[in-house]
Amino acid sequence: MNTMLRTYIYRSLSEPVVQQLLARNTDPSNAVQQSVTAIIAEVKAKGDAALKAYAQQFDGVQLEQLSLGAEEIAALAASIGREQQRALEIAFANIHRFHATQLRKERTVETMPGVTCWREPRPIEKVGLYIPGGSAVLPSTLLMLGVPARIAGCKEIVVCSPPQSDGKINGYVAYCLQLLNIDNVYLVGGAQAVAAMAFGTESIPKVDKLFGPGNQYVTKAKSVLQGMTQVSIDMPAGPSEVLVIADSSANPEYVAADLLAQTEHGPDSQAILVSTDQSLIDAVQDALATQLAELPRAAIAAKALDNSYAILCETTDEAIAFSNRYAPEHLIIEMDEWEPLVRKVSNAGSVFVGHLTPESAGDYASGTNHTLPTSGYARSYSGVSVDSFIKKITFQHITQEGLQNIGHTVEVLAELEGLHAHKNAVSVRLT
Ligand SMILES: NC(=O)c1ccc[n+]([C@@H]2O[C@H](COP(=O)([O-])OP(=O)(O)OC[C@H]3O[C@@H](n4cnc5c(N)ncnc54)[C@H](O)[C@@H]3O)[C@@H](O)[C@H]2O)c1
Ligand SMILES: N[C@H](CO)Cc1c[nH]c[nH+]1
Ligand SMILES: [Zn+2]
Repeated sequence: MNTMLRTYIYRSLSEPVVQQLLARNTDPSNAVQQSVTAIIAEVKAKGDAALKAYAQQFDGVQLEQLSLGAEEIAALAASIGREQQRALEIAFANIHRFHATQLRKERTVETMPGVTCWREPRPIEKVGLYIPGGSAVLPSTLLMLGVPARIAGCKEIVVCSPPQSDGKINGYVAYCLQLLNIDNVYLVGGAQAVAAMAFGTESIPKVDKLFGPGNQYVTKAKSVLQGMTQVSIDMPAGPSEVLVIADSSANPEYVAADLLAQTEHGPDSQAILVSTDQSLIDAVQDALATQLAELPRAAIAAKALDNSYAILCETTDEAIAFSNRYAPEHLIIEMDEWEPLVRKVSNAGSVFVGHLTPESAGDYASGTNHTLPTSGYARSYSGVSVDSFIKKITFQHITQEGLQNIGHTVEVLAELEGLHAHKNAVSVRLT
């Protein structure tokens, strides 16, 4: 079992090698794309029947029904322990506390006397939340998506998650459904779940926007469906990744634990260590071997370590420059002097600073969202927030004085574009 990180020296890297190090989950043989395209076509043509067939094929369960009733959800939720209920409640409260501040009223602006413009938020009415449940069921993801959807005021919230081997959802997911007051839940996973919510089927409602992380099939399906239907997506949120910047002040045990936390998500996860200290890299390698041996998901994490690597830099400026090019889903800065580096972060999904800030805290309970852009999309996308569930509509009002002030400018601009009907819509009001 591999426990070693391949190590590169930053200054010796050629640009083509850097490009290789930056790439992840690229689907070079197009296998994921082909499989997803076929699944989408099947769901579009056959609806629920296709979903039941895929549940049999991929999840190994024969389903009579794709949904669960309120009583079944309540019974599953009641089956979990009090300690677990309490932990989910604390996570819910912290996520709610952090996200509630994101609903801010904007100022109305008078751009010229008598010309007033403003924006008002409106919730996206129908949203579809995908909750991963392949190699691990992630009730925390339901909180990460459901809380901002509720704060935004979305009217219809549809949840899909792969059926477990007993043909149900797990009790922790059921408890989160209750915390969120959601009962629209379907036992469907993978690309087929995303397709079902994009098209609608006999049982599953069609939604306006798709949310949620997932494996490469789920992530590819979201981007394909965004192109072929009117549905939009939160972002590409695929296999988890972390980049740790650590100097000689870092504790190698902590660094190794943080790297392994993301590698245990799946064999296609990636963990990168960027350090200015070769002896720290060596100590992390030792700690990885010891800690990995203790993990129940060691086989998965070891495969992910094969995709992972370490980079030795001469300065922290080099370290942050590489991180900004990589644009990690999670960046952890394990340094005493982390503050000056914060200003220099330009691309990352979510950042964790200091020696006592494990990324797992953000995965579960500190309050920030864990649904984050992967594969370099942190260069242009933000993680999920209340804004993801909202459209912001602009409004304006022009008075008689305002029309006198702005009218001529609009007439001139319409004329220079040769659009005389546009000009006339102002002229008829000015005369
Ligand atoms: N970026 C983020 O914000 C974030 C957050 C949480 C989790 N994640 C990632 O989500 C992923 C969860 O993956 P998972 O697999 O455990 O669960 P999943 O729910 O995403 O996928 C499981 C489903 O994939 C489908 N599938 C499996 N093999 C297939 C195949 N060969 N062809 C077509 N479809 C197939 C099946 O329908 C199955 O139900 C992990 O990669 C994890 O790192 C990302
Ligand atoms: N690290 C994941 C995002 O990449 C989120 C998660 C859920 N549960 C544990 N971790
Ligand atoms: Zn995680």
